[in-house]
Amino acid sequence: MKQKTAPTPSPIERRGLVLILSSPSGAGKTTLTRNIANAGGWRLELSISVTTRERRPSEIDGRHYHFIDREAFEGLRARDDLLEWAEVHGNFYGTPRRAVEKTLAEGRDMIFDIDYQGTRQVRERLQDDVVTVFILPPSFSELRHRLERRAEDSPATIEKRLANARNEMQRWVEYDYVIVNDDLDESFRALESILAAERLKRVRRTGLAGFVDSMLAEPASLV
Ligand SMILES: Nc1nc2c(ncn2[C@@H]2O[C@H](COP(=O)(O)OP(=O)(O)O)[C@@H](O)[C@H]2O)c(=O)[nH]1
Ligand SMILES: Nc1ncnc2c1ncn2[C@@H]1O[C@H](COP(=O)(O)OP(=O)(O)O)[C@@H](O)[C@H]1O
Repeated sequence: MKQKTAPTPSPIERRGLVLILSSPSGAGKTTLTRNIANAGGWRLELSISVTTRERRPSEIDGRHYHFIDREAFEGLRARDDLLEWAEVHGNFYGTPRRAVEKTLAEGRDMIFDIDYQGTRQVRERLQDDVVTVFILPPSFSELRHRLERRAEDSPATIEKRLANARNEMQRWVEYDYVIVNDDLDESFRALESILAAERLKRVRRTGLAGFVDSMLAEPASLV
């Protein structure tokens, strides 16, 4: 009878990870998050948050955020349907739990664009499966220029975001990596390097032990 050979364990097999990007408003985290999620080769699933903030002219409900009212938000919170949530600039934001659990269970990686308060909650829950990146602007005046050029918020909203930026900016010390987003292409390459290296980390490589064992089990005569 022909012997069935066990499939060789794959060295590629590993646990899924969550890549989190945070920054003060206008530093470029949304741009970087969307660019790497849309660059198909990286196979990163973008988490779509719920928020009570008003939709900006360029935003699409269900693509950029799920725009909901305060009552619906409270309902999600009460049912424990949010992996994390926070109040930022006077609005509420949260990450729907189920989509994250499903994606990670399927062994796929995710990317979150969330603030430092949410980052703390996710880190507490997912521990080693979280990689955090803080995006800084090259200067405070450039931050203002970017918010003005984006032209999506009222002058009062921009001032509020700039005032909050002073507090948010100081959270860089809580993150694994920091990118100063001056040249966008360079920042994108830095983000790619982080993801590539994190995917190779030994602690995530669930397939390696079996792979090495099967290699060592090869008959010496074949070596
Ligand atoms: N904790 C948490 N923060 C979020 C979530 N979604 C967005 N944020 C953060 O809320 C802040 C405001 O986001 P947004 O209104 O899109 O404005 P922007 O930062 O100017 O692009 C940013 O710091 C986002 O990272 C979320 O689901 N949870
Ligand atoms: N490196 C960069 N150089 C110049 N403009 C940038 C750069 N990165 C992002 N931007 C622009 O700055 C504005 C704010 O970026 P955005 O990604 O919306 O920031 P955030 O999500 O952090 O608020 C957008 O108009 C975006 O196109």
